[in-house]
Amino acid sequence: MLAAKINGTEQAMTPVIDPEACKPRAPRKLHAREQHPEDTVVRVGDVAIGGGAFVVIAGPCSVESEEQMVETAQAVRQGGGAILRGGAYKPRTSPYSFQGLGPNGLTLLGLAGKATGLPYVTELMDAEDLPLLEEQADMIQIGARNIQNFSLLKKVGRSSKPVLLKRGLMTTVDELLMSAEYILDGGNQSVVLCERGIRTFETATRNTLDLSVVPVLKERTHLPVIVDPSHAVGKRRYVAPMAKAALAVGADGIMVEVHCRPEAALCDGEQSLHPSEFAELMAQLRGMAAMCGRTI
Ligand SMILES: O=C[C@H](O)[C@H](O)COP(=O)(O)O
Ligand SMILES: C=C(OP(=O)(O)O)C(=O)O
Repeated sequence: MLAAKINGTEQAMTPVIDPEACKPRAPRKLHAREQHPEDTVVRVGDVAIGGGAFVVIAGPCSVESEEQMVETAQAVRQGGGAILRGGAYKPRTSPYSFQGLGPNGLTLLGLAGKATGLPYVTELMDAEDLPLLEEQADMIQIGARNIQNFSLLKKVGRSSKPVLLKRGLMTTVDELLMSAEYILDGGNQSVVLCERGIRTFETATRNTLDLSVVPVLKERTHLPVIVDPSHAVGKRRYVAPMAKAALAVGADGIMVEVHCRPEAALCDGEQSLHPSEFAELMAQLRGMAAMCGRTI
C-alpha cells in the first residue's frame, strides 16, 4: 500500500486511475495512402513540399556565426535553394563535440532568413525549446536520434508548425510511419518524411542511403518524402550523385549540407558542399527536373 506523510502523520494513499487511460484506442492509420489517396502538400512559408516541385533545403550542418550563416544562406539562395537549414541544437555523439549555439543560433538563422527571404528548418531536441522554435522557426526538424522519442513526437503533434521527420539509423518503414502517426494523431497534418541513410555493415559511406524507401513510402503514405544525401554518404564527393538519384526515384526534394568554408566547419564539414559545388549540383538538378516534367 502507498503511504504519504500529511501534517506529520502517515496516511494511506490510493492513486486515482482514470479508466479512460486504460482503454485501448482504435488505430487510425492517418498516414496511410489508402485512407487519403491524394498527396499531402506541406507548406513552409511560401514553399510547397509534395506538390510536384523538387524542393531543395540547404545550409550548414550547424549555425556557427553571423558571417558563416549569412554567407552560406546567400549561396543557398543564389544556387536556387528554397528553404534554409541549420542546427542550433546539435545531437552529437560525443558530449565534447560542438553542441550548437542554442537560442543565439535561432537568432542567427532568423537574420540569415531575413537577409535572403528563405524560410528555415531547424532541429528540436528538447521539448522545453519547442515554444521558442514555434515562435521563430518555419519548420521543426525531428532528427534521426529522436525518431522514437514519443513524448517529443506528441508535443510537435500538438504544434501548428510543419515537421520534418528524419528516419532513424535503425528505423524500419513501419516504425517511421508509426512515428509520423504520433504527430498526425496529435492534430498536426504537416509532416514531411526524410530518408537520411541507415546503418548497415558497410563502412565506405557514413550510412547506407536506402533509396528504395522512396517508392515504398510513396505507395504507403500520402506524406511528402525527401532525401538527405549528406548524412547518408558522409563524404562531399558522393553527395551530388545521390542527390540526383533522389530526384530520379521520385523524391519530393532533398536536404543537402552546404557551408561557405567546409574545412573550418564545427560539425560535418566533410559532407558539406562548397557553394560552387552546390551551384553546379543545382544546375544539374534543374536539367534533370525539366526532363522529368518537374520544376525546382
Ligand atoms: O548534424 C548532425 C549531427 O549532429 C552529426 O551528424 C552528428 O555527428 P557526430 O556523430 O560526429 O556527433
Ligand atoms: C542531425 C542531423 O541529421 P540526422 O538527424 O539525420 O543525423 C541534421 O540534419 O542536422
